[in-house]
Amino acid sequence: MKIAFIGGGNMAAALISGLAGKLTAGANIHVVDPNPAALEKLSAQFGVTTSGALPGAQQAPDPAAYQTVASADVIVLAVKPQSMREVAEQLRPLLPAAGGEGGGPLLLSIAAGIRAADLSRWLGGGRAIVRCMPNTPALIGMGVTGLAASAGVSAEQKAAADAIMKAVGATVWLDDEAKIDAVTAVSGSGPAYVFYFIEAMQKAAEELGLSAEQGKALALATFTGAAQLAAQSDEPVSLLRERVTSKGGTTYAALTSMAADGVAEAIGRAMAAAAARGREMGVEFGAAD
Ligand SMILES: NC(=O)C1=CN([C@@H]2O[C@H](COP(=O)(O)OP(=O)(O)OC[C@H]3O[C@@H](n4cnc5c(N)ncnc54)[C@H](OP(=O)(O)O)[C@@H]3O)[C@@H](O)[C@H]2O)C=CC1
Ligand SMILES: O=C(O)[C@@H]1CCC=N1
Repeated sequence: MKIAFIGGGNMAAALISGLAGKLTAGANIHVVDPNPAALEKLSAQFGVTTSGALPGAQQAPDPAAYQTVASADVIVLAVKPQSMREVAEQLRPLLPAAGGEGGGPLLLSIAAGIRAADLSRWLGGGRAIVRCMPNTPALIGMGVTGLAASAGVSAEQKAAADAIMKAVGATVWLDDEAKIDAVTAVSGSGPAYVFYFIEAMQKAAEELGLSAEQGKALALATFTGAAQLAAQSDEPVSLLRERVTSKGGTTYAALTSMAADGVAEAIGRAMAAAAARGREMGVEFGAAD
């Protein structure tokens, strides 16, 4: 499988780390990105081929990019949402004719917000597009990706999208593209919430007299252990929480304090804000002319 990545930033690097040498040889992966240092790193680490710009970009196009991108089975669009239109319009003349279901390359967009219909229009129409929302634990093969296929994606192409994302973790298919905004709020942005919570626990551990190292070791092992316990248990998470909470004890004191501060409601509001921002970006960066 020949895969071209347009954009070689954080999320692309996380995906490539799971794919190269596993699902396909590094040499079958091509990365287009304007940053030479990022390309050198990806090439040295994973043996991918690289180029600096698509034809039509402000930089001089690399002829190698034309060939490689034009012949890719799968093109992963991994640029920021605000760059997607420009990139799609640069890509458009490189792509073979769309030609009905399963025709032309499969386009995997990992951008938050950008709607498949907008992307398809920028790419000339009739494209096989799967919207994906991965997350950065893909870097260690522990990602989770929500996927939604638009009309025109063949069963084979769906299987290819699933295989690519399964190379870096679990996959969850959605029947409706609009649900990608919810996935973004839960698992796409989710690692940042977990890191935020860990950082807060580390800080509090130090305030309680532990060293930074001790706080980090305790907080990380607690997160890993609790998440694994919940994943391996058949019981609801609420029951696992209750088992930690001895009557009148320390956990009860902590959870009562969190409830008084409205932590659960604050998490709900934060995730609603993430989903709303996804919808807003779809309009902001995808509005029709
Ligand atoms: N980070 C995450 O956890 C997740 C991100 N995503 C999505 O992934 C996408 C990328 O995010 P992320 O990796 O964090 O962002 P990055 O900024 O790290 O990566 C984007 C890369 O694309 C490059 N780029 C810009 N213009 C072009 C172009 N014309 N051709 C080729 N490459 C170009 C950028 O270069 P330069 O910096 O010079 O502009 C940059 O290196 C976004 O759409 C985001 O919504 C999805 C799930 C999770
Ligand atoms: O913050 C963002 O917009 C991207 C999408 C999900 C994670 N990072």
